[in-house]
Order: sequence, then C-alpha cells, then structure tokens
Amino acid sequence: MKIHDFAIGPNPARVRIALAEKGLASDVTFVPVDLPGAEHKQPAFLEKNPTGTVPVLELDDGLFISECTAITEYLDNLDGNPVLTGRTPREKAVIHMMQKRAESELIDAVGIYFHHATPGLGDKMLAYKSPDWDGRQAWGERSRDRAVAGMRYFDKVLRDQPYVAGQAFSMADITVWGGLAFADFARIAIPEDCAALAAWRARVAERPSVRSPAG
Ligand SMILES: N[C@@H](CCC(=O)N[C@@H](CS(=O)(=O)O)C(=O)NCC(=O)O)C(=O)O
Repeated sequence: MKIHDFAIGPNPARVRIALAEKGLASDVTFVPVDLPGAEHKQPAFLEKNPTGTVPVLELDDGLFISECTAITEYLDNLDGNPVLTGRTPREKAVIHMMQKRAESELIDAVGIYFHHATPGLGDKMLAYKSPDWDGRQAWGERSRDRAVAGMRYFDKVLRDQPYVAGQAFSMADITVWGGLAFADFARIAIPEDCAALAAWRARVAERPSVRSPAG
C-alpha cells in the first residue's frame, strides 16, 4: 500500500496514528505531496483524488481511497478486529457520529480558518482559494470561533466519559487529536477552562501510536 500525504499535516497524522494503532506502519510506503507548491491541485493528483486533499491511500491494485475516515475504516477492518471504527452497529454509529462532529466542529473549522483567515500554505495556494471573494476573511474568522466552540463541546463530552465516543479509544479520538494539533499550528488557543479536554489530551499523548505515529 502507498499513502500520498504531507508528513507534518494534521489530517495525514490521523491516518499515521491509525496505522500505528493497527501495527501496519511497515506495510505502507509514504509518497510526499508538495502542498505549499499546490501539487495536490494539479491534474495528475486530482486523478487520484478529485477533492484535491491528502491523505490518499493507494492499494496495490491501483484503487485510490481518500478521506481519513474511509482510509481508517479500510485499515481497521483488514484484520477482522475493527477496534477503531466499532465492532457492533451501535459502536459503529456512535463512533461515526462523534468523528463527524470532530471533523465539522473542530479539525475542518480550524482548516477553514487556517486557509482563509491566515496566509495558510502560502502564495502558490492563493489562486485556488477564491481570492476575489470578499467574504473569505470573515468566513475564516467565524470558523475559528466555531472551532473554539467545538473544543468546548468535546470538553463537555469528556467530563462524563474517558474517550470521545465512550469507554474506548476510537477513530473519533484520533480526529479530535488532529483538530487540536491543527489548532496549535494555527495558533488557536484551547480555552483555559477546558480541563477535561486537556486531561484527555494528556492521556492520549501517552499512547505509543501518538508518540510514534507511522512514517
Ligand atoms: N476530509 C478530508 C480532509 C483532508 C484535508 O483537508 N487535508 C489537508 C492536508 S493537512 O492540512 O491536514 O495537512 C489538505 O489536503 N489541505 C489542502 C488544501 O486544503 O488545499 C480527509 O478526511 O482526508
């Protein structure tokens, strides 16, 4: 298997952590994509993933799978023991729900702020970000506020349970972890009073897969 990604990126980190959790790090070759150079917006890459984002998993038969959740579901089920995405219908549904909230209310909100209210990945990317749209900055700043609200939401969730989707570590935790890492990079401060989120983060930081993700 190959993974086309951007080694320091928060979304690629979601898959790198999942690979380490599943013990699959040695089964994958990483192919770097030059995001600051806008390689992911060129025709050759868009053939792999029309949404123009990384990571993308390339299977040995040539199939390309994008979206961290889809890639994680694939990796998690290879050994018939889906510990990250849920074993029962109930587990799968709750993990899917919480990971989607972690995407829309946290990591993707940080991404919109980063790309549209800051210089983001740099000048070469400007052409791909509707430069003439005068609402872009405001949208980016509103997204930063949405991300902070998302942090508060997950802090509330984690007051009553050890992990984002319940009693066990899952794909949803990996997505929240990526969102907080992206927030750090984009200089969005985690509210001081989010004590449960901070305690959860310290615990997750001790996981071998987080200390040493694949790659
Ligand atoms: N929903 C997508 C999000 C992927 C994503 O946004 N990836 C970022 C990479 S990183 O910022 O997380 O490193 C990207 O390709 N951004 C490029 C762009 O938005 O132009 C997924 O789950 O894979």
